[in-house]
Amino acid sequence: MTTATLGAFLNSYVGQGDSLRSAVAATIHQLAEAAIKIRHVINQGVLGAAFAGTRGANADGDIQKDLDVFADDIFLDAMRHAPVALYASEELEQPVLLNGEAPLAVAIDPLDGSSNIDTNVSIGTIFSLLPATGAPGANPAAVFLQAGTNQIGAGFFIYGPQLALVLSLGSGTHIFVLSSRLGSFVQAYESRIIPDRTQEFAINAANYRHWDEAVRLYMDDCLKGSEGPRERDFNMRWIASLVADCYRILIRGGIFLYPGDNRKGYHHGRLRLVYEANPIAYLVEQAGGAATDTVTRILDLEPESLHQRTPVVFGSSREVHRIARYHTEPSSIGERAPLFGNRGLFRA
Ligand SMILES: O=P(O)(O)OC[C@H]1O[C@](O)(COP(=O)(O)O)[C@@H](O)[C@@H]1O
Ligand SMILES: [Mg+2]
Ligand SMILES: [Mg+2]
Repeated sequence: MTTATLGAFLNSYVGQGDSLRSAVAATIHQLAEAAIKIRHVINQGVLGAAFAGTRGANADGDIQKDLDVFADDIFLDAMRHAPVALYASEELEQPVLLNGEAPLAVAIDPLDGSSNIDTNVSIGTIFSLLPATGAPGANPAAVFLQAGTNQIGAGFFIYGPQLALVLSLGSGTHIFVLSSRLGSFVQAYESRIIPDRTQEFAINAANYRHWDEAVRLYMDDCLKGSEGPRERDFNMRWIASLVADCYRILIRGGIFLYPGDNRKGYHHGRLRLVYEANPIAYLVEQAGGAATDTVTRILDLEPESLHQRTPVVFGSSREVHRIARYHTEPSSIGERAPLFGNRGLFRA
């Protein structure tokens, strides 16, 4: 473990006065200050004023909790003090125009995993940094319709037993933890490497009957364990908090799936491309993992609207690619050893 602070890390990233990098570093500093404020409110739990009341519905129809809106206000305010042209949030229908001359556009899920707020489970904030290209004033939402490969950086804060920042600025994925002694973030891991193989999956299995055949076949094969075609036992984890599931995968590998399914409104899954899937995919790829919409690389998707959803599969690369094969080579799914009936087939 190293003892470099986030400040030192960002200084070395900026190097000799590159102005875009300076803007990125200043923005990360502001995001980190805002996350510390939110951490204090979360620590108060039900004793705090901003906690867990419900309001109306957000742009995507979800019930908003007071803490969602509080977090959004805090991050928006922080971005007013950063070199940011546009702020787009899960909680706002349209992006907010800030400093039109600034080089960055920030897309954010201010409070991820909010169904867990009352249950004292880890929640987080996910952010994506994009170049503020085009004419931000004319059609602000259009600025965010860039493929995830354009991201300059991405990260998330996780409000868990520790307040941690998972960050990539295009050269590895680094984890910082807030030191209560120093009052600042300290680097806990220089760069994470997600192992390419895994025997641990995360999926909301209650949706089994709504999934398409390929996802069901994949899960069936995992669940058969050492007696099935995979010839090994699997373990399951599902925290229902994307940041927490991703953090675990960055620490010890694994696979996460939120596929599309047949429920009304879930044909493209639940997660939002611009401010959830893209930043998570960026972090995962920078850690040596892979991320797809079950078939296509997430970072290559061209967003069509700010709040659009996408199916998401990410984690250990061999497993991510295996799931793609269940979708793209269905004919081979039928050709299985008699021992396993008429399904499943891909050995490790
Ligand atoms: O409740 P479900 O359908 O299992 O979905 C859980 C997923 O939804 C999310 O909570 C969506 O994020 P929000 O809380 O920001 O809407 C993810 O964190 C999590 O992975
Ligand atoms: Mg979310
Ligand atoms: Mg959210």
